[in-house]
Amino acid sequence: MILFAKALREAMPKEFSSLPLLSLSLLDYKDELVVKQKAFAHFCKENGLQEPEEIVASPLPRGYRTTTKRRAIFDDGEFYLSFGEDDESSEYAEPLEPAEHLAIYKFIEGYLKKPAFKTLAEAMNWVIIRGNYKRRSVIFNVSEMNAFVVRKLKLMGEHLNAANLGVFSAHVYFDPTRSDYYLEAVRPADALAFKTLFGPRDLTLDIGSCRLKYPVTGFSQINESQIPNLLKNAAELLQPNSETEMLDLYCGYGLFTFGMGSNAKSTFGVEWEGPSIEFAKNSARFLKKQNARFVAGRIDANFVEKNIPKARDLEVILLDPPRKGVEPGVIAALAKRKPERVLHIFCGTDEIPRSLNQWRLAHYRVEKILPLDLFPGTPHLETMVLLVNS
Ligand SMILES: C[S@@+](CC[C@H](N)C(=O)[O-])C[C@H]1O[C@@H](n2cnc3c(N)ncnc32)[C@H](O)[C@@H]1O
Repeated sequence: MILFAKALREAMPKEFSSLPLLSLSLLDYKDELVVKQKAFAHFCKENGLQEPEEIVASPLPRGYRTTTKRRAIFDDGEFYLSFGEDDESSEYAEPLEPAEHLAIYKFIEGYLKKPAFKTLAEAMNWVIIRGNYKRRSVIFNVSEMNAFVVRKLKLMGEHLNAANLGVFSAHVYFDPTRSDYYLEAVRPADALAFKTLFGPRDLTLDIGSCRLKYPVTGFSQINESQIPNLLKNAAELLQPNSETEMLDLYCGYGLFTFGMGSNAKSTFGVEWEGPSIEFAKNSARFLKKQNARFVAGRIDANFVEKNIPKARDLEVILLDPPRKGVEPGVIAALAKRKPERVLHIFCGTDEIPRSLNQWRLAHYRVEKILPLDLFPGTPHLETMVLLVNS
């Protein structure tokens, strides 16, 4: 088995061989796509997979990220916002971020450098920006939430709200563990965990004529410019129609259900993040999609067998798990339902061979491997694999 990083390294121009893989962002996007195509074809061949389709390019190759973050560092009396513990890759990562984010970080850093904000600067863990290309939300992740910190945060919020930076809400997330997982740390008591400084608690994404809302702390795709391609290709491959029921597994706030599942006879979405599922249910009500059901749950083999209702008609399954892949036994349990078609979406390329082997053992064969460049300038690809009963 060859890892995707190794295949990429071999496909990179010689002069890049000693640089980190994030240096892909220094290439012309045309050249980056050539490197990625070559590397992915090599990866598929070496791992016994069929030849992939051409990579679907990203409409925005740089400056596309809708979620970015900075680590707050207070070092030797000096405060600054950095890309992470090692700031080395910042020159490669910065071109991937919208200029508006950089302006917001500069503004916040300017405040936190002031002596009057020192206590807040010391409590600051991460500053996170999320949203869409027009409206952004700032999340301050702090390790302390005492009266002084809250007062300064409120003041900072007022200034941010008044500044013309396209920030429409700001929130505080309390993470006393100062974890590296900037939103995903073990949460303390709920009442303390999250506080809004101003603006709404939800974010929005417009797809076609509908507006989807999702929680400010929930998962969302980071490259908004590629979402139309993601939905169009998923629809073309999976072909949900009036005779099929569609399962949308790892559904988040329902991006695929609402974005490409409306032709299905019915849809059933599962996701473990409670707030995201609540937003999905609200969208179904608001958009009057009576045939869209959503359930909160942790997807494992047992859940698939016991908690997903048996299909009464033909079934198609969309599977969009996190980078580490699905839990053991999930693929076998899904195959037992005998779906017509399965669209397994991978954001971790190295996970593809192992999962496809499991589908093969369950008598599903690969019909198409379609890579999409969801993460330009990084050593990652999103890959859609269409599987059919063999
Ligand atoms: C790659 S995201 C896809 C979300 C959604 N399809 C979208 O495009 O917005 C993976 C999602 O799986 C959820 N998740 C991770 N592990 C899970 C599990 N074992 N059971 C249910 N949901 C899970 C995460 O919270 C996240 O929302």
